[in-house]
Amino acid sequence: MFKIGQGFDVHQFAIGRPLIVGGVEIPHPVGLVGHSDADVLLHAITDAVLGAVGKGDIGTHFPDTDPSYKDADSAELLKQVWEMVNAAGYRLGNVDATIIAQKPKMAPYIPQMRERVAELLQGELSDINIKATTTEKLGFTGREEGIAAMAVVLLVKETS
Ligand SMILES: Nc1ccn([C@@H]2O[C@H](COP(=O)(O)O)[C@@H](O)[C@H]2O)c(=O)n1
Ligand SMILES: C[C@@]1(CO)OP(=O)(O)OP(=O)(O)OC[C@H]1O
Repeated sequence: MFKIGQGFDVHQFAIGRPLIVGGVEIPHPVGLVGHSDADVLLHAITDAVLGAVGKGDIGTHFPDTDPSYKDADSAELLKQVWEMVNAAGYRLGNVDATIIAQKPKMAPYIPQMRERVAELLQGELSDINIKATTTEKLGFTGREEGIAAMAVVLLVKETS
């Protein structure tokens, strides 16, 4: 049995924040703002996993009103979601994700992001695809006000 889910997330840039995308810290003059570490890519992937199994979204599971998630490591949040989904009998089919950012250049960091996502979702590296695109200087991403990310996740459950 196959289940598919999609996720989308946006975070705003601010001075004095680290830039963490796909579990990788990227040197940049500004970082993303959030209640958590604001890892926009891991949030989109988490939402896609939750969407596939019909379990709401990241905010349902980890509310931004809960002080225990202040500055949370988004990799830990995804790990918790994956443990729940894996315990229900699903394994990873594949992930395809896109980071939408004018700057910085994501390409040098994508191999590390893929490694991290593969580890978190107990999947094969070849089943994790992460892409990046600018918006040709258009819109909020083009003005470098923030970063968006989208993800599609396919899950597989063996049925007897
Ligand atoms: N933040 C980004 C955006 C893009 N890339 C890479 O550059 C290629 C060209 O991007 P366009 O938006 O001009 O089509 C894109 O295919 C990515 O490989 C990037 O690394 N980081
Ligand atoms: C991750 C959580 C929880 O710390 O906070 P944020 O970092 O603000 O991220 P968002 O994508 O707005 O949604 C989920 C939140 O509840």
